[in-house]
Amino acid sequence: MKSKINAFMKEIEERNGHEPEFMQAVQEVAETVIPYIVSQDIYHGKNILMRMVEPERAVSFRVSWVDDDGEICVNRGYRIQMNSAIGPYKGGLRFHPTVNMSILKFLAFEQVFKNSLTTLPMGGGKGGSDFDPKGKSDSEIMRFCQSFMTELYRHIGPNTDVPAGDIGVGGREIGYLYGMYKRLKNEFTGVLTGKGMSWGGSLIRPEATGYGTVYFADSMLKTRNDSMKGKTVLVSGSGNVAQYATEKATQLGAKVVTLSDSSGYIYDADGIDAEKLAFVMELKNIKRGRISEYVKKYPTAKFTKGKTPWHEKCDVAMPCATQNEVDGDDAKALLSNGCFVVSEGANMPSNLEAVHAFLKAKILYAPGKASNAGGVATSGLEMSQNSLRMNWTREEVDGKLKEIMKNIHDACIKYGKEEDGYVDYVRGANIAGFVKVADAMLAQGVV
Ligand SMILES: NC(=O)C1=CN([C@@H]2O[C@H](COP(=O)(O)OP(=O)(O)OC[C@H]3O[C@@H](n4cnc5c(N)ncnc54)[C@H](OP(=O)(O)O)[C@@H]3O)[C@@H](O)[C@H]2O)C=CC1
Ligand SMILES: O=C(O)CCC(=O)C(=O)O
Repeated sequence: MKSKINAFMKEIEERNGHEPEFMQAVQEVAETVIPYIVSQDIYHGKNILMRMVEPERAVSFRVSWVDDDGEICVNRGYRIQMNSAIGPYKGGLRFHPTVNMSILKFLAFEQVFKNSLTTLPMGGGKGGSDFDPKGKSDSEIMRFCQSFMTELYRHIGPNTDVPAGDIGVGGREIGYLYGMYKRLKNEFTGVLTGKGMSWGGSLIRPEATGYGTVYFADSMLKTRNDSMKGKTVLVSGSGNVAQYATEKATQLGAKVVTLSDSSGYIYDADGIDAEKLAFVMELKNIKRGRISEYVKKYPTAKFTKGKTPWHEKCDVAMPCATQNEVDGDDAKALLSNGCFVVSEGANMPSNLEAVHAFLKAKILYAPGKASNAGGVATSGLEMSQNSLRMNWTREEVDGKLKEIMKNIHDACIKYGKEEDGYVDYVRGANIAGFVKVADAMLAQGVV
């Protein structure tokens, strides 16, 4: 089996060897899906995984815009339309200086499996720009978004490709993008998700990724007759996903002791309760400040510069910042400090060494494509509400989100349970996500 996986990866490397994050995401899938393909006659001779690894379309475009000093700036925009076998392309836009083809292709590839797991009819895509929103004025953000959309609009549509937010793209950016799309197309449609409530958004979408990650952790704990109650939790990041993961974990009786950003992490031994989280939300979402400011407001907490939180003691870790933020040493530290649940809010936050360490230790480990799928699932619910021209209540959307997360958990168990009862959620998520897309591709012929 190893030789089959190596041969496949060698071929992938010839075309994509210069894209390390993409290679990593494919390797993780290949390790679990190739043995499954070998065991299932219907996939033989169809080169199905090779077809899934190649984007259906990838566009890259110039984004010129004028800053507040009148200087003309140039960024690069992208949209990767990875797979549309089960629905229109769907996935976020990331604005961050590190954005490149490798990062967006890994995100788009993971999105295909994730969207399939949600049970909703959504294909996979991802896009963004190397634009850095940090330190930019509102007007600069608006002008950038408008310029970005003057090219993106020709590649998207409510039945073609429906982008949303990701790192650096929240409600404000979706508003500016939507306004320009509407102007260019003269259409009020559900072409983006994460919209504001008065113009087609869905209740619970802002909360959904973080909430879903906690619901998934709770489902994993239930398999061991346990729950989030009383657990000490490390959360990384302090953006959208981290904030709502903290909120839900706290509501379920856990104590979240860390948050971070790219400059370091804060540790609060008393826990980040609702009042402290409200301070963080104001700091991050309105003042757009740094997490280090937390310790000025709450001096019993400590700030550690330039480090991630993974060497602190915990029961549960929820990486909610970015890719490869947990490496092999971090995994070792987590395990030796007693961590036995990892539920990923970010996409591919654990590198392959860390993933292998978690699986070897047989802890409850959920890969992001399963545990953070609540965000895109609720985007799918936003699309349904837009098509129906109605809004569901908070309780209705949250109820559907819980149900979807439970279904994803069940699917992981179906394909990931081992003989000794241990659930390999990586294998479960990859195979469950693969089957639906692969079967649709087989039915649709070689296209
Ligand atoms: N928003 C959503 O619905 C979904 C998001 N995700 C994933 O969740 C993760 C977080 O996204 P989201 O919360 O939306 O993004 P935000 O932009 O709201 O927040 C990102 C957070 O991560 C930190 N961060 C970003 N890059 C780095 C880095 N290189 N090193 C350390 N910290 C970093 C940011 O710190 P700083 O401000 O200093 O950069 C910030 O605290 C991403 O992996 C995203 O792909 C997954 C599913 C859905
Ligand atoms: O809601 C969406 O469409 C985007 C979510 C996303 O980008 C993700 O799941 O990583």
